[in-house]
Amino acid sequence: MIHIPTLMLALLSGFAMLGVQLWMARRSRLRYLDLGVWTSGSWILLLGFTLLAARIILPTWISALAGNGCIAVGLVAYSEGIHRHVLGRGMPRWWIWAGLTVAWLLIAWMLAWPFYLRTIGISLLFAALLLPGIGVLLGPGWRAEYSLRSVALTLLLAAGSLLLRAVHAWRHPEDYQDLLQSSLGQGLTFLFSFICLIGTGFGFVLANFERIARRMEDMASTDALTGCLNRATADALLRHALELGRREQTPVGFVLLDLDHFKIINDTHGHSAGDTALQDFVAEVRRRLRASDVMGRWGGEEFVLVLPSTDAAGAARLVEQIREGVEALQIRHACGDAFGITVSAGVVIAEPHRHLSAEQLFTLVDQALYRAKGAGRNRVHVHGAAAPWPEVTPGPAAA
Ligand SMILES: Nc1nc2c(ncn2[C@@H]2O[C@H](COP(=O)(O)OP(=O)(O)OP(=O)(O)O)[C@@H](O)[C@H]2O)c(=O)[nH]1
Repeated sequence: MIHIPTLMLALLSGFAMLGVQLWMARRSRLRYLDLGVWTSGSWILLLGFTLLAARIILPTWISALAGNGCIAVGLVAYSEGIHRHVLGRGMPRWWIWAGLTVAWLLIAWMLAWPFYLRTIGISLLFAALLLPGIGVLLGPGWRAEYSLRSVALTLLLAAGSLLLRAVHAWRHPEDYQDLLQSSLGQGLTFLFSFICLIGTGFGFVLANFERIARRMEDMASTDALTGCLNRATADALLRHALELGRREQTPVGFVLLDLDHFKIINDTHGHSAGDTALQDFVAEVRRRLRASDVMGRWGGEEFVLVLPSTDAAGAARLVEQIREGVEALQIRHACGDAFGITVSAGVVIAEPHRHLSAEQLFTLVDQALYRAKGAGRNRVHVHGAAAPWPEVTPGPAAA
């Protein structure tokens, strides 16, 4: 036999602990975490359970109406928190208000029912209120943070045990004469469904921390303006590609791209137009690369490409296409007219038998770029080629 008042006390402490942890997490440096709605939901659930337990001193109808009403709000808040976290936007407002109004009306209507029927109705209602959150977690949420999968599973368990409670109440009405009646079936289904809800809270906090960890990883390896890998990461990947090329006896292409007269672009159109030009340039280059190619920002308006399994002809063809694509770009900026840009490129191929180190490649690619710039810019120079390849007629000067 389970003593229900003791059980309620345990649940109240569980929700209180969850609420305090969420509140502390939000007060620390993690203020920007997406935990606000979830935290409010936990406090409202705590209030709901307290009101249900308060039937010892309150008239039963007030305790049932206010307690179940609060629990309904708390469950909707959980679904809202999941929507905001996974989809970046909440549920439609009218959806929330319509759902809550229907829920409150049903709760009020059910007050007149015998307790076992009310248990069935309210359990089904609470399970239904969990569905929007479960739907999102099993859909787009499944591909987001791993910890969200545990939230999906515990929410499913919560909904499942609420359904079990409804079935049990239907089959054993004698166990459901009052909420505080001590009976094994009622105690277990109540305990399990609401312990699952507490579990989802901890899973949701973990999912938020997982998101922060991913963001920090991204910030440590990428350039914030263009989304390219930063220099340190591109450098490490170049060294890795060289090792792999040596092992598999395949050539690795290394390219240094430098936007022409970028200072003039900044001076003429403004720094923020220059930023837009860098972003458009990166998008243009990226759409021509293979999934195995690497693009990194070397610094300022200089970018590198690491092209595994690429010989001189292949690299030259790709970089020439990039040069043409960049020349055709029209950079549109909010505060001014569209303008064009051009790029010069140095290319060097690390043939496996030449055993070139990364440092030697840097020197050679720098020299190749220097020759492309010296020959008039807006052109590609492949190291080792007799003449800049292919000879191109420079387009109009950028700026
Ligand atoms: N808008 C913007 N400008 C940048 C950024 N990083 C570097 N720059 C600018 O890029 C310019 C690079 O100028 P230079 O090194 O003289 O080269 P350049 O004008 O492109 O001349 P060449 O390379 O010889 O064709 C400088 O004015 C930098 O301020 C950035 O993130 N945003």
